[in-house]
Amino acid sequence: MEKHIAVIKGDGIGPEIIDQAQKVLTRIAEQYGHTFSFEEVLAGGCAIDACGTCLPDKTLKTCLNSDSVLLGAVGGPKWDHLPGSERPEKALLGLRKALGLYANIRPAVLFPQLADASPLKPSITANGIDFVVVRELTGGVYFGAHQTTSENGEAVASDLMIYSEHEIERIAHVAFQTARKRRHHVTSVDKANVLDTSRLWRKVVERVAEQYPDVTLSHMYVDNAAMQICKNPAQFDVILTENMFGDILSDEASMITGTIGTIGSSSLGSGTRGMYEPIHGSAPDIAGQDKANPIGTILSAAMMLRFSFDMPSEADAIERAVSAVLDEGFRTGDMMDAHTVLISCSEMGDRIAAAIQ
Ligand SMILES: NC(=O)C1=CN([C@@H]2O[C@H](COP(=O)(O)OP(=O)(O)OC[C@H]3O[C@@H](n4cnc5c(N)ncnc54)[C@H](O)[C@@H]3O)[C@@H](O)[C@H]2O)C=CC1
Ligand SMILES: CC(C)CC(=O)C(=O)O
Ligand SMILES: [Mg+2]
Repeated sequence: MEKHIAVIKGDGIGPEIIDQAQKVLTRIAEQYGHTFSFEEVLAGGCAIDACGTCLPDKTLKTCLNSDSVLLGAVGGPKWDHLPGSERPEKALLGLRKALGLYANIRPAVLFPQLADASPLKPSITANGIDFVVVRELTGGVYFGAHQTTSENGEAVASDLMIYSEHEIERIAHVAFQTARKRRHHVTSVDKANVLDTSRLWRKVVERVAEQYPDVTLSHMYVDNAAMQICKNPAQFDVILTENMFGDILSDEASMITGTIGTIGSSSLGSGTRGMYEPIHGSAPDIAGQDKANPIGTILSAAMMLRFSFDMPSEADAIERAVSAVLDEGFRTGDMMDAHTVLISCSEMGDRIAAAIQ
């Protein structure tokens, strides 16, 4: 099969981790007789530096013409002084909106090999961690009007959180359909004791639930959810939530599996094209040191094969290779414990690529 992949390396550790995912995809292409063509385009801070804008037209066009997009991460201290509308992160929001990617799927799975890296007690991790956050991605407060004004000589800022029924409905369907392929339970997370958007969210989710009588639904306030994820993660199968809550809870969910560095994500819309990226950011504190964990990006590439290219065997092969390298005891710094062997980002990529069969 021939596939055209738009590649956005971005900023910070972005180029380092994307290089490893490309190694792995190239190895898959060789082993399974596919042709993957990679077209690298700029977005984020590096695009601001090169073209004066975080999301150049060429980048958007290339992504729209691709079979899927592989993205590292954008942003960093160099661009933090810019106004909100010009920051590197705007590129990410712009891409998600322009590509219609309203569903962000972020799994939280504890690799048994990483149980010692989890900050949770063994009595909690013994019950396993295997849930998925289905996060609404193109609505909510990240996309409402942002403004800073002045009242009586004092600066006042506001960010508008808006949700319409159809936006809630379509992401709820994704969550229920995801649950059907798993353990048949959805926990919808909101703040319906305070927010109108959340009260609408609950009403629409309950309506959609009627079409999935085989899936159980419960509701949880987001503050309680943040606590329950640490206390008893095994209770969750599918967490359905809005954009910002999902952003925050998925970082928390990643950490209880040992590190944010191993979690990939898919962002999907109505077609097969998706955008695939690790859930973490550009990690400026370790950028350029060949230290970053590339596994989240490599597993995002596996998701691309599974969800966008209908290549489940190839996706399985990547996941098995990751597991095999962890079995051998190799770790990047973020997931080290006393009995494991420290390797670099690029060595991790080499080893995973070589382990693909
Ligand atoms: N999808 C994206 O492009 C995202 C971009 N960002 C941007 O990234 C920049 C840094 O944001 P932070 O809040 O520091 O979050 P971050 O996720 O980049 O880093 C948080 C911590 O996790 C560590 N970390 C992250 N990924 C890692 C990996 N693969 N291997 C090992 N350690 C890893 C970092 O070293 C840091 O200590 C900001 O400009 C932010 O806006 C943040 C989140 C998502
Ligand atoms: C950088 C933000 C726009 C989003 C974010 O943190 C994320 O999607 O994980
Ligand atoms: Mg985030």
